[in-house]
Amino acid sequence: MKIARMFKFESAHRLPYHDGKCHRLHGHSYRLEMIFSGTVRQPDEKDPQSGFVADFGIVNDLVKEQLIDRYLDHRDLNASVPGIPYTSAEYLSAWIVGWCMRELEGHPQLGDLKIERVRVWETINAWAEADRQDAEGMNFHV
Ligand SMILES: Nc1nc2c(c(=O)[nH]1)N=C([C@H](O)[C@H](O)COP(=O)(O)OP(=O)(O)OP(=O)(O)O)CN2
Ligand SMILES: [Zn+2]
Repeated sequence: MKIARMFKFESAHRLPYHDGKCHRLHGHSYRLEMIFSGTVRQPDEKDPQSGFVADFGIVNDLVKEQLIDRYLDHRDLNASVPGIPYTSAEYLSAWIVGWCMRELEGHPQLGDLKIERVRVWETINAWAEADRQDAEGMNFHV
């Protein structure tokens, strides 16, 4: 079963090799979509996550605190994201998949939750999406 949660963050970045305006420092109101898979928990009076793959609220708190506040929101992404070689939406989405694989999966409150895909919207018109294979292929040095 799949579940998804959306987030937002405001950040600055630059793309130093771009041949247009994006080589200059500028900002975006990013939107982040995270799609997870996992097993739905059986209803059980002792389990407050009954009927869920994972509680959206728990996912929200962990991602906000440990990913967005720590690395992404109100940051200069070129300096704040460890091990990323370039801050395009493509690299950011793959880096976030890798972060989920390392830091979120296996968390005691999240059961067998697995990241499937991450979509990073850089503007309201443009996004990039990465899956596990993309993240593994990019081999970030974190
Ligand atoms: N494939 C990608 N192309 C571009 C990326 C990217 O991450 N992946 N990023 C940029 C820049 O960061 C830029 O800020 C966004 O580009 P663009 O859509 O061209 O800019 P605007 O939203 O300002 O569009 P206008 O129509 O000019 O207002 C570039 N390309
Ligand atoms: Zn940009």
